[in-house]
Amino acid sequence: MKSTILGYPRIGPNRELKQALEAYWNARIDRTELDRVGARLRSRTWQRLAELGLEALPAAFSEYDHVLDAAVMLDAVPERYRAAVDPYFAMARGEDGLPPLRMTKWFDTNYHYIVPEIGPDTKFRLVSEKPLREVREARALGHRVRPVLVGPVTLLLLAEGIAPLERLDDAVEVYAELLAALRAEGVEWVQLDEPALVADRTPAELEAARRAYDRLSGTADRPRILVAGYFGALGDAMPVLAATGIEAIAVDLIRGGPIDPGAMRGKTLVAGVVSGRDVWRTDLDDALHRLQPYENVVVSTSCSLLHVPYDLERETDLDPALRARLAFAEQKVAEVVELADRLARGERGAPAPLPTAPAATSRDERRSPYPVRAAAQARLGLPALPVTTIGSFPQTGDLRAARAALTAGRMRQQEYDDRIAAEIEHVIRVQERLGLDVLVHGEPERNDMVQYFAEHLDGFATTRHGWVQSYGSRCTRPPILHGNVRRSAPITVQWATYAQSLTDKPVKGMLTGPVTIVAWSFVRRDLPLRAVVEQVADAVSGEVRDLADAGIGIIQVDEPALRELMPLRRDEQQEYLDWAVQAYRTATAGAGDATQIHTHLCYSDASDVAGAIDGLDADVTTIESARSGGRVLAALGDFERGLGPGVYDIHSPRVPGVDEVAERLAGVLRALPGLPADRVWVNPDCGLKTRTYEEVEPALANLVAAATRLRVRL
Ligand code: MET
Ligand SMILES: [Zn+2]
Repeated sequence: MKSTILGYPRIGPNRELKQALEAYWNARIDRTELDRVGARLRSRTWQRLAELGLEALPAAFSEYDHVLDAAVMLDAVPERYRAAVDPYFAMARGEDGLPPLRMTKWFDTNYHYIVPEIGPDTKFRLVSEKPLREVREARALGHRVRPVLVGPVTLLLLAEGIAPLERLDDAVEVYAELLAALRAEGVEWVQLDEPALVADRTPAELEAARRAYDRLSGTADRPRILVAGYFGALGDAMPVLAATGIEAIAVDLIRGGPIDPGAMRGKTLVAGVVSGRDVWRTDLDDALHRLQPYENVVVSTSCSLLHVPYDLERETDLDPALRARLAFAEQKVAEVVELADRLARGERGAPAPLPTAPAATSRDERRSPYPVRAAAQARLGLPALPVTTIGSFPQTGDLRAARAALTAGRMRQQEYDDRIAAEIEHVIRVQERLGLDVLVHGEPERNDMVQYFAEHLDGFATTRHGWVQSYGSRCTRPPILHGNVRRSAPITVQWATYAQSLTDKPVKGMLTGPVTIVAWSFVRRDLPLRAVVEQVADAVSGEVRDLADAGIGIIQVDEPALRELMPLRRDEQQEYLDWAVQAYRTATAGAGDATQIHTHLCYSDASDVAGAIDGLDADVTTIESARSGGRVLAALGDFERGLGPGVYDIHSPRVPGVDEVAERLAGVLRALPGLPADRVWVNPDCGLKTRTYEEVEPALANLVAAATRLRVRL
C-alpha cells in the first residue's frame, strides 16, 4: 500500500443513513431495508475512494457507533438488553422502560460514542459477522478492503463496570479468533484503532497493551496488523507497540508532531499528514517535506475523516477565496493520493514558514470580589431556591418550518420576526404561569447555540451541506472560523430587551462562551487556538456590555464545551485551563457588579475541571447533575457562589414527580451545608430545546412545587 485513509464519513452525503435510521425507529422501514441503505453507502464510498485513486480502502462503516459495534462483536451485551426487540439500538437509544447505555465524547472530538458496560462476569465470545460480511460484500464489488475495528485496549479502557483492563486478556482472545477468521477470508490487513494510547497511560496499562499486541501478532494465522494511534503523539506507547510483532503503526503527524524515524523499528509508518480534524487544504509541499525522514511510508490522514463533511464541491455559496483554502473528505482523499504519487516520484517538498504567534495578551479586567457583587445583586430580589431554566424552550416543528421557509426565501423577514416575537411572548407567559423566578426568552431565533453567533460575527462562514456526525443519526454543521473574529453590531440585544419588556420578572440574556464557540467550529490553523479564543472573547465581551447597558440584569454565558477542548495529556491541561478561564473572564468582565453572570456546563464529570469552573468566577453556575447524583457536588467541593445542579434530566422524555425533585433538592442542600439557600438554584440539567411542551410544562411545574415545599421547610 502507498496511500490510505483511516476512515470515512458514514452518515451519507445527503444524510441517507440518518433518514433510514429514523424511518427504522419509527417502523416505517424494516431491518432489511435499513441494512440495504448501509450497503449502498458502503458501496458508494468504496467506489468513490477507488475512483479518487486511493490504494488501500478501509471498511469502517457503522450503523450507529463503532465502539458499540466492537462491544457487540464481543457479545458484551448487558443482560437487560438481551430480550429487547433490537438489542443493538436498545443499547444505543433505549427502548420502552429500558434506558440506553451512557454516551460520551470520543476523546477531544464532538463525536459521541456509547460507553460499553463490561462486568467481571461478562462472557466474551465472537458473535458478530460484521467485519467478515463487509469484506465479502466489498469483494463482490471488486474491492479488497481493510476492516477497521476499535482495538481491545481502547475498548476496555473506555468501558464501565470493571477495573479498566481487568478483562483485557479475555477480550484479546476473541480478537485473535476474529483475526483468524479474517485471514481465512483472505484479508490482508486489519486496522485496530487505539487512540486511548495517545493519552497518559500508567506503566501497568502500557504493559497490558504490550501483552495484547504480543498475543495478537504472535500467531501466523492472521492478517497483517495496523495499529492506529491518533489525536496526538503515541509517546511512551510508541516503543511498546514497536517492540511487538505488528506490521504497521499509524501516527498522527499533525497533532502529535514528528517522530524519531528509528522508533518505527522497521515497521511500516502510516503517516497521518493530511488532517482529519479540520477543513483546511493541506500544504502539500510542506507535507512532503515532513515525510522525508521516514522509510517505508504509507501516506494517510491523521485520523478517520469521520469528523469532516463529505464534499466541498457542493458548497457553491462560499466565497471563492475561502473555498480555495478548504478541503472536505473527498478533497482530502485526493490530497493523500497526490502526496503518495509525488513521494513515489522522489519529490522532496519544502517546509512552510511557521505561523508567527502573536504574544498572548495579558488582561486584568476584573470584576469586584464576589461578596461585593453579591451585595450589589441583592437588587434582583430573588427568593431562596430561585427556579430557572438553562435557556432554550422546545423548538417546535412549526418554528423549524418557519426558519426553513425563511432560508428558502418562501417567508419574508418581517413575517419570520413576528413569528419569533410571538414565540418569545408565549415562552414568557408559560414561565409566568408556572411561577419561575428567573425567566428566559427561549432562544427560538437560534438554530444552534454556536451557529447563530457564527452567522452574526465577522470571520465565520457557514456551510449548506457540511454535516458531521455527532452521534447516531444526529449531525451538526460546524461553522468555519476562517478570519479575524469581530462583532460589527449587537446580536442578541433586540430579542433580549423585547423579552424583558414583556414581564416584571428578570429575563436572562443568553450568550455562548468563547471556548464553546471555538470548540464547535472548524478553526483556522494560522493562529494558536488561544489567540482565536481571545478574539472571540472580545466579541462576546462587547455583547455582554451592550446587554448590561440595555438594562438586562442577568446574563448567562454558556461554556458547555470547556472540558472538550482540554488536551489529552495531563501536562498540557493546566495551561489550557488557565487561558480558557481567562478568556471567559475577559468575556464577562464588562458586566458591572450589579449584573449577575450565570454560566452553564453540561457534563456531570466535573472532577478534572472543578478548579476551572471555580476560576470562571460566575455568580451562578448551573451544571448537569440529575443522573449522576452527588458526584458533581462532591467534585466541586466548597462552593461560595450560586450553584444550580440540574434536578431534571432533560435527556429523557420522563417527567420527574414533585417528590422526586424535592428529594434531589434536599440532597443538594445537604451536600452544600455552607451555601445560603438563596445561592442554591433550581433548574434542569440543560436546555429544553429537544423536548416537547407536553413534557416540559408539567416538569417545570414540579420544579416550582418542589422549591416551594423546601422553602417552607427552610
Ligand atoms: C449544550 S448547553 C445548552 C445551553 C443553551 N442555553 C440551551 O439552553 O439550549
Ligand atoms: Zn447544556
